[in-house]
Amino acid sequence: MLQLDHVTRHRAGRVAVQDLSLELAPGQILGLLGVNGAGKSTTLSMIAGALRPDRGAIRLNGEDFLEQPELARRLIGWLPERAPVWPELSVAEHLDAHGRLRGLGGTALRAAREAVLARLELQPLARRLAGMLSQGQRQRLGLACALLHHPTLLVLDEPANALDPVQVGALRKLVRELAKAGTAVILSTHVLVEVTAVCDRVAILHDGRLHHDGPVRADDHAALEHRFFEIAMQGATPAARAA
Ligand SMILES: Nc1ncnc2c1ncn2[C@@H]1O[C@H](COP(=O)(O)OP(=O)(O)OP(=O)(O)O)[C@@H](O)[C@H]1O
Repeated sequence: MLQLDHVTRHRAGRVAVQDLSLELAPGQILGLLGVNGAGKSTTLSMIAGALRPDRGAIRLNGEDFLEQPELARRLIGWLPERAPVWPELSVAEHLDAHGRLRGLGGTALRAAREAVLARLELQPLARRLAGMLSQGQRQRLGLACALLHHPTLLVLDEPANALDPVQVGALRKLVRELAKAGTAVILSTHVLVEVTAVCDRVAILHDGRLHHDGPVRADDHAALEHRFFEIAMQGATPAARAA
């Protein structure tokens, strides 16, 4: 359903993502793993339609959505690395604003809002101003905004950021349930355990290039850790390798 075809993007005069090709099927959970600056957020921003590739194509259900931004808004739910919030709007007002941007209104919007508030245990905070939320509560609001319109593709940039261990467990369960219902999920992280806990496939990025793309099994942690460090240490100084 999602296809990246030889995608390249420069940022501040340097290559951030280079010649990246990937495919994602409905119901798949792909972990995008990489060290700081590997190109994960740039990749996810392009998939979410917020950044244009310099070269290459991104297709969703066969359509090049760069020419059809409304398709991305309807089909994709995106939790950016730093989900923007309007401090003076309440949690419920945020959800209403996001819903309207995606064409929801009236009873359909109210039903979607109440469902997502319940699913993310945000009901007690519905009237609280976003400026008064903790970091973890903000992250859950960002997730709620991404889920509100039942996207076919969920793009999560470091979704476990700022969440407590209970909420991390709830997030993993939620992602698995969504995938079981057919939603494709792509999530970025630099934490290996996030990948082995929830993903069924992992792509490792380093210096903007794809170095590994393969399945994840529950007993894979040690092998995957070895592969990750092998890739992450490419180009590192001998002192850094020995550390
Ligand atoms: N807003 C920006 N302006 C200029 N360069 C940027 C910007 N954001 C990222 N970059 C550069 O693009 C490259 C890839 O960064 P990106 O944020 O995609 O990596 P990442 O893997 O998500 O890193 P992290 O784990 O630290 O979030 C880096 O060299 C980074 O310095």
